[in-house]
Amino acid sequence: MAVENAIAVENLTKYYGDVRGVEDLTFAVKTGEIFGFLGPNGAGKSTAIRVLLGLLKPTRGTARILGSDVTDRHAAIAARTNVGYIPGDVGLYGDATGERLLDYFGSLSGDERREELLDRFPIPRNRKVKAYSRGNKQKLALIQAFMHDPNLVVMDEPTAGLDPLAQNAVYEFLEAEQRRGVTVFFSTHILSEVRKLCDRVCIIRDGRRVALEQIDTLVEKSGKIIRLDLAESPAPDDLIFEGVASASRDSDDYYRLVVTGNDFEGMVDVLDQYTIRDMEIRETSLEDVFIEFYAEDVDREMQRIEPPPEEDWKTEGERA
Ligand SMILES: Nc1ncnc2c1ncn2[C@@H]1O[C@H](COP(=O)(O)OP(=O)(O)OP(=O)(O)O)[C@@H](O)[C@H]1O
Repeated sequence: MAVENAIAVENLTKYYGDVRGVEDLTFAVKTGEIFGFLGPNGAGKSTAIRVLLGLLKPTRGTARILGSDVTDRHAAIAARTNVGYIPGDVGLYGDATGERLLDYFGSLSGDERREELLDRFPIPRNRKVKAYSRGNKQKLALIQAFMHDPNLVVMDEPTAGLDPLAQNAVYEFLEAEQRRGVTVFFSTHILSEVRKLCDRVCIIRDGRRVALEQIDTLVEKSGKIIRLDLAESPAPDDLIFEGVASASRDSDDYYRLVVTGNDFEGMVDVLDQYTIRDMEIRETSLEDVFIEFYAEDVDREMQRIEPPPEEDWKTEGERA
């Protein structure tokens, strides 16, 4: 019988020595979902994925795939026969041909769907993998991950390096797999594929979960963006009314309000004090939502590279 959650991660923490990979991460992927795993570079996505595959040992917390604890070697090995995996760095096994590699993986877990997948994602199967283009390596990885007909597939940036046509072929394929009941979990930086494919997403930053939502809810919650060109130059905060989540000024001097409520009377009252030269109202896009989640990280990153105050550069003697 299928488990309710194909993946269940609870308070998962993984440190590499002093370096935090993920911390206190909790989420579950329901059986049959297409689930996106997102976050800025270095957020901890690959770390979590590698723990799920039993390739890294958690420092604390638990992770289960298809009901099996990933730290229970025997159970996890048994579960792995029903799991497909595409690692983030598909670049191994350079000297073998694609065909040979598929023979090898087939001998480990089965390959009943191999020919069907080779038809769908054609690759130069008799050429050495080290001579493959990035896209062909990625297609080989896809074939390898799906050819034993797994129930769950875990993928670290599965469409990286694929051209738009091949990307679309992958999207259609994943949707068809979902209709067959396969659970799909993948990390990505490509928001259009998140919008197209995912039922839900987990967003992490600095190793911690910052959002776990249905895609539709995420967009609905985020409201509208109002861009304004005013003849006057009020401080952005002067434009805040009930329901404004943030007010800022764009590089082109337009004011940018993110509005989550529906208090348009309040908006009219505030804007009545100014001369509006131009105004644009639009629904927030998924891109806007993600930038909000990622942005704090960018701000902090910028602070980190700003030089410290001059005083800090001086030696003890110079300060005295
Ligand atoms: N083998 C390792 N040894 C030490 N630190 C590591 C190792 N692998 C990852 N890290 C650190 O763990 C943190 C999370 O990295 P991870 O690769 O999991 O992030 P990511 O979200 O997959 O990033 P990206 O989107 O850039 O692939 C980073 O600070 C990274 O430097």
